[in-house]
Formats: sequence, C-alpha cells, structure tokens
Amino acid sequence: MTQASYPSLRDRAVLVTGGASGIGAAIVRGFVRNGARVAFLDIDRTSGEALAAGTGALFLPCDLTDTTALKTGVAEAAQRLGPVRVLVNNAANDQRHKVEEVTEADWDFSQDVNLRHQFFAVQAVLPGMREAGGGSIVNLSSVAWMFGAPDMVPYTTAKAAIVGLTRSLGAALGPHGIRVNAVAPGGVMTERQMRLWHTAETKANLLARQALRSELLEEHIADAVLFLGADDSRMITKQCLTVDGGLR
Ligand SMILES: NC(=O)c1ccc[n+]([C@@H]2O[C@H](COP(=O)([O-])OP(=O)(O)OC[C@H]3O[C@@H](n4cnc5c(N)ncnc54)[C@H](O)[C@@H]3O)[C@@H](O)[C@H]2O)c1
Repeated sequence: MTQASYPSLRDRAVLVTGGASGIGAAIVRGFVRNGARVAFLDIDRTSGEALAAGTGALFLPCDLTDTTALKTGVAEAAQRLGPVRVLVNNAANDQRHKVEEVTEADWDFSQDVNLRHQFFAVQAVLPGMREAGGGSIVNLSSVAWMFGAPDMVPYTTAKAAIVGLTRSLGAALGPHGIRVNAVAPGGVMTERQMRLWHTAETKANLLARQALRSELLEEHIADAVLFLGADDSRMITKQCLTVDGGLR
C-alpha cells in the first residue's frame, strides 16, 4: 500500500496515547517512518515494550484514567523529546453492554477511558505547544456514534462528545496556532477486535457495507492522522475526518 510521507514531521516531537497496539501502533510507526521523535503512553507494558524495541519510539507506561499519571507521562515525554508539537489522543476501550446492564461504574469508566484523558492531555501539552509556536492535535472518534451502535452506548456517547471537544478546542486554541481535528475510523479488524467482538462472518458483513470493498487497515487510519499532524493540513482545524471506506 502507499505510505504517506510528510517532510514537515521530521524531528517533530509527537505524543500518541494508546500507542502500544492496534491503530495507535500504526500511528506510532507512521510518525517514526517520517522521522519524528515519538513517545507513546499505554497501559499495556508487553505490547508497549515490544513496539518501542522495534521502532525506537519512547514508551512510557501509564494508566490514562489516572489524570495525575497522565500529566506525569506528558511531562516526561516533553522533557525527553522537547515540547510536544503533535498530540494524538487515541487510547480507548470499546466495552459493550446491553442498555439494561450498564452500571454507574461502567458509565464512569467509559467516559474516563474514552473521553476525559483526551481533554487533560491537551491541557498538559498546551503550555509547551504554545511556547513552541503552535501544533496539531488529533482526537480519535468513531463512526459508531454516527450509526448509533446499539450495544455500546457509553462508548458512542464519549465518541460523539469527542467531536464537540474537537470543535471547541479548535476554536479556543486556533489563535495560538494550534489546530485540533478528529478522525473517525470505520471498522478496523485489529487483533483485539477479532479476538473480542468479530468473526469471519461479521467481518465479511462489514466489508459488504463499505462502498470500497477493500479491508480497512490500521495504516489507512494512520495515514489520515499523519496528514492532519503535518503542515500539509495547515489550514484545516475543527474538522472530523471519517475514514471508513464509505460505510452505509
Ligand atoms: N478498531 C476499530 O474498528 C475502531 C473503529 C472506530 C474507532 N476506533 C478508535 O480508534 C482508536 C484506536 O482503536 P483500536 O481498535 O486500535 O483501540 P484499542 O481498543 O485496541 O486500544 C487502543 C490502545 O489504548 C490502550 N489503552 C486502553 N486503556 C488504556 C488506559 N487506561 N491507559 C492507557 N492506555 C490504554 C490499549 O492498551 C491499546 O493499546 C480508539 O480511539 C478507538 O475508539 C477504532
């Protein structure tokens, strides 16, 4: 497949949350390939250490639902790589429940792991990004809320909120030269997705709903994130870019 190349990313300090596996790992590999200095935060030590060993990216183990730990991780990334110029808020957990079975704890956990850290990661990188003259923030949303996926209401609520978060932060931070955009992936059959939620049949059904009948891969999402992180998208902010192969 084609591999996007963005010279403006060379030597840029990039921080990716949830970068150890799945789409986040493809994003880390994409920025590394473009010569950026990349750090990633993740709770999964095994995958994180393996990816760091394979790419040279800086892995900082962190539970992003702990805002103090998140701030410590952001500070360490900035101290070791320089002020963060590109932040990718990617970490998530797409827990599924029947509506009747969602507890308050499930609800709160879903907002914490899918939404809250996106805002506080932005707040944590902000002083350095402003001082460095600007930057780009990319928040991972999902098409699941656009379709109204019935079995993951706390998740879809958080993923819809990310578009509001993106638009308001884009308005607030634009005057400082900071762009804020979202990417909404369609169905990417990561190893985790196949292990937990999908079968060969549900995967085939999803493909049949795409206008483009090729399998949507982690790298397709990473390419959109790279474009929004690079200067090539310099006048694009407050947008949500859907990458789903034209799902219906
Ligand atoms: N895979 C898809 O089909 C799909 C579809 C739509 C949207 N998305 C979105 O794209 C992004 C990446 O998707 P994915 O399928 O690769 O995600 P994923 O569920 O595999 O998780 C992403 C990463 O987040 C990490 N993570 C989870 N909880 C964490 C915590 N508390 N602290 C730190 N790290 C934590 C995981 O270890 C993992 O490495 C997510 O925001 C997801 O919501 C994915």
